[in-house]
Amino acid sequence: MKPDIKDRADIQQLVDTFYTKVRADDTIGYLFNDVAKVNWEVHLPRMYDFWENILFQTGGFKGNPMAAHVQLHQKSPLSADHFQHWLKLWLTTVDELFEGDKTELIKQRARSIATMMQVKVHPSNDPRSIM
Ligand code: HEM
Repeated sequence: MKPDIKDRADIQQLVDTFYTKVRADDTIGYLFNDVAKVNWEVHLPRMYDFWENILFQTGGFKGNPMAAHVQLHQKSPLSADHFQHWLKLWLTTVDELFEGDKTELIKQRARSIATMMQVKVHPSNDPRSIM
């Protein structure tokens, strides 16, 4: 039996594992590496804050994810396939490492945020639920 996500250290492990895959990914890697040219020393701690706040209400995250992805989409279009692929990578990474109530919650939140983000980026194409 795998552990549930219990603290920031677990979130760090999850986020680091996820973005290691993202950076090497044929479908979405270029959006991070070549389009946004992400500074990982800044982005990874921001993502720890984001997910820690979602699971444990720590209040650490200051950002505007919807605006960030609309901006990215203006530089290079984000398709439904990109979102689906992001989500598939996230869900499989979570399942590889953890199981339990917080684990289910982090997957559910990712599904709903990815769906909302896709609607925000493509307002005419409301997918309701992408996975
Ligand atoms: C097609 C799918 C996606 C792509 C290609 C993508 C890519 C990116 C990129 C390039 C950034 C900017 C990094 C930087 O500041 O240098 C970013 C930021 C971020 N992403 Fe995504 N992302 C995707 C989906 C998602 C989803 C589904 C979530 C949440 C469930 C998410 C959460 C975030 C957050 C919280 C930030 C930080 C925003 C801020 O600092 O205000 N992303 N993303």
